[in-house]
Amino acid sequence: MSRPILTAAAMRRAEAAAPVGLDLLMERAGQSLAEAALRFAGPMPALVLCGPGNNGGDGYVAARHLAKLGLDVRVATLAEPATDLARAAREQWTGRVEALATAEPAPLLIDCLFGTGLKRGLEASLASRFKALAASASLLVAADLPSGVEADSGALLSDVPAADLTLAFGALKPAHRLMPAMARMGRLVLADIGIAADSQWHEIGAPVLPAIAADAHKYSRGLVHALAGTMPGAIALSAGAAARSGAGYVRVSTSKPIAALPLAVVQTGDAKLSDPRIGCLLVGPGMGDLPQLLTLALTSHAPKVIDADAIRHVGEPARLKGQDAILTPHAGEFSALFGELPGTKAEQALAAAEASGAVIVFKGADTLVAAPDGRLGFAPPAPAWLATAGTGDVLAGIIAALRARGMPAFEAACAGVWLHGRAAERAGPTMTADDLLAHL
Ligand SMILES: NC(=O)C1=CN([C@@H]2O[C@H](COP(=O)(O)OP(=O)(O)OC[C@H]3O[C@@H](n4cnc5c(N)ncnc54)[C@H](OP(=O)(O)O)[C@@H]3O)[C@@H](O)[C@H]2O)[C@@H](O)CC1
Ligand SMILES: Nc1ncnc2c1ncn2[C@@H]1O[C@H](COP(=O)(O)OP(=O)(O)O)[C@@H](O)[C@H]1O
Ligand SMILES: [K+]
Repeated sequence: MSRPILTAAAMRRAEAAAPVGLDLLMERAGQSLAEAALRFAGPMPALVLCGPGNNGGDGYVAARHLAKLGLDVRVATLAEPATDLARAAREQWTGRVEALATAEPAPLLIDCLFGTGLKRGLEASLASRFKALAASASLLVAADLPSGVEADSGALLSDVPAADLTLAFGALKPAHRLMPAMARMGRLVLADIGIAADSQWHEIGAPVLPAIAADAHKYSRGLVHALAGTMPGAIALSAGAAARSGAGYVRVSTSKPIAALPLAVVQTGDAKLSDPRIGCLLVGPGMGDLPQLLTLALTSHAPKVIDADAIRHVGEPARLKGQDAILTPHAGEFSALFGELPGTKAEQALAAAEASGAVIVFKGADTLVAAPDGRLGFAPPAPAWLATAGTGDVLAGIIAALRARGMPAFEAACAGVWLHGRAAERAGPTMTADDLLAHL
């Protein structure tokens, strides 16, 4: 299941096109917030912080429902409602409204200060008051987004206390899956408020992999051909990962024998790139300063994964036009090839895909997969212990195998990223890149 991801503007369009009124959407958002907070925190005294916009409106609705559910709930605000919807919600809250500057803390703090409408950081006094109330609470629940997070970029516009639970309304926003905001969400839950969220952007879900045909043979399952360079360890990780990710045959061209390669991986002194059985070429892991390997790879018509040092040697993104390529840059390799692109990480990934005609796997703690046709996949959170040398080589090998098995480039890249993250979860915090292979 891939969940759609909508920018703030796309969310407003989806809300406007909903078959029910905005007041009903707010009612559903507020009610689901109350129910989720109660289920998450249990019946503890709550303080709901309401901002001036519709995020604040959700807060007044949630407070009404929490009171109805029997909770001891108070409301504090920094300003009177500024929208008709929020005003109507405020009018239906029959309890007192305290000033946020002087409100006493409560064990359950519900943050309805700002959501997708935040344009600038919270004023310093508000940010520090919010932080103090959060520090005094046992649990912090955020409505739609933690306040201070910019919905489209994932930037923190001011200091944002980390929530324990974030309830996203209607659809995920880019910030739910982009750093640094992603790390402030706590547990992320999506509330269905009845809008049809349709988008070319989505969260990468569990993949459906091609089944192994009953009459399969090693070539029909997919041949990955990797080009070894100066660092044999990296190509051993990639080739091992490809062999464990369902390729029927993994072959490495190398000028000298590589002792670290699994026995199942065939070593050859000869490149043989015209072999029509090659399902995917892999170039880059352990390549070192051998740009001729990339030049050689680009003469082949086979689909290819271009990783690591090979990315730096591409030179011009347009050189890849017409190639059936997947690129897997981390941030340094990305800017080396594409320069400093404007916009959010999502916009940068899409611009890079368009400039190169390749599928771009823009790696990091918030990995994105962008296709030249505008599709964009956001990886679900993966363990930070993936930040260890060699895990990128493993990812390149997984993707090459899936591509060789016949998955289209974008789907293979998304599936590879998802499997890589789950393998790391299974491998646990002490893992090395080598250990990851056993968990694929
Ligand atoms: N639309 C719908 O149907 C539904 C929407 N829903 C909910 O609405 C949320 C979006 O609501 P929204 O668009 O009203 O924006 P919101 O995040 O409340 O903030 C905007 C307000 O804050 C102000 N402001 C901004 N930054 C500020 C700052 N630093 N410091 C101080 N003020 C600041 C800004 O003022 P201005 O910038 O105009 O001066 C404006 O008054 C969304 O996240 C979801 O929770 C759900 O109920 C489902 C139905
Ligand atoms: N903090 C993190 N959280 C989750 N995943 C991470 C984190 N840091 C790195 N990763 C993942 O680990 C891999 C590292 O790849 P890369 O930077 O190419 O390393 P190497 O070149 O050493 O193999 C990428 O898949 C990246 O998305
Ligand atoms: K909020």
